[in-house]
Amino acid sequence: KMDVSFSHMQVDTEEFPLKKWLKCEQQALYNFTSLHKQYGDPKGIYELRASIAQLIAFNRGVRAHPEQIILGAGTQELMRTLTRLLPEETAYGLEEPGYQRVYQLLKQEKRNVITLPLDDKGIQAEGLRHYKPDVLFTTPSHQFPTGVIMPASRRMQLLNWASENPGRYIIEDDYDSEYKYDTDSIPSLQSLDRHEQVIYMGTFSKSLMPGLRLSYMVLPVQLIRSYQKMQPTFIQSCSTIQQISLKLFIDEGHYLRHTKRMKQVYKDKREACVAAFENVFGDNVTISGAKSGLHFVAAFRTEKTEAAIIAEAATQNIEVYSLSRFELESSTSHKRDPTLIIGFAGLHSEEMHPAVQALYKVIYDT
Ligand SMILES: Cc1ncc(COP(=O)(O)O)c(CN[C@H](CF)CCC(=O)O)c1O
Repeated sequence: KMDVSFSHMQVDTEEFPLKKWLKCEQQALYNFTSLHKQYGDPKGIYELRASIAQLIAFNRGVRAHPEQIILGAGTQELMRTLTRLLPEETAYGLEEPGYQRVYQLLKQEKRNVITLPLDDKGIQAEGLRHYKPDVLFTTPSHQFPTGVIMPASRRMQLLNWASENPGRYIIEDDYDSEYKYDTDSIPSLQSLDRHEQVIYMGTFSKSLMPGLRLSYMVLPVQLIRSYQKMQPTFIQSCSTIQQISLKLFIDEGHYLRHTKRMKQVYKDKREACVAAFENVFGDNVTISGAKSGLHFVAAFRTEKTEAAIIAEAATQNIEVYSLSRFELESSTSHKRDPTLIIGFAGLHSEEMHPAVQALYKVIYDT
């Protein structure tokens, strides 16, 4: 039986420059023991924050002083910190379908959560006026999970909405922004923001490896002030060794060389995967959200339900997730074709066809 994974969570680690990372890690371990023997700044090591500030200014036009950057071992960790900087009664608006791990985290923190409908440009602006969230969590670069890229016009509408009330914020989760195909990259919301109301969230999980647990956020000045008042109650969740390793890896140019190479690797994988689906499924599949990121969405013309497909796939050792996994409060599986999230980063090009064929057999019982 094939052990096949279409998981959107994985990256291609075979291309990761392990020797270069190890060299950085050895330097981090031996040459910075003074930093390892203490807890240090809860925001994370200043030198790394300075390197990240330069990197996101260059890559995404994000304007940030190192003192506005906070490291965290994952996006949930950063969201937990953020909920402590905002009033308890804050109403958080999330995309529907959307990032269920943030939804679950906000629920666990007993926060008000409102789910907002999407259209083909991302979050609907009129939804903001109707549902009235205070803080909007959005993934404009590659909407998670549908893959919609938010056009500049919609970005401006969101910024206008925020600017109507100083208590409003937009959390721009830019998790998948490194990889764009056949479309030029649209400037980050944070780079267009003129009122310090965008909280920019980034991660090295997709550009490097999720196992490193290295993520960060850029806070507007007034939230950094709130953070500083509460500073003694925070502690950094990323290891100092990993932080220094990352700093050296960025400063020595390995990061940019790696992401440049991975853009080509993932572009080829995406093309091979889309071609395999079109070849095997023909008109029975509709693909969307493939213009950026490490996954796309595939809707299938079949009588089978999503649940049945996922269950059957599991018996064939095929790991794949369905759209309903990301439907936070309203299920639409009864009024749409069964839809799967297809991650291609972990598949070898020569594996694509057989893997897609195995999925075909699951869906059409041949
Ligand atoms: C929308 C979105 N924002 C950020 C991350 C990065 O999170 P972190 O590694 O903790 O920095 C992901 C990563 N996505 C998860 C792992 F791939 C998906 C989980 C699932 O589907 O349960 C994501 O989807």
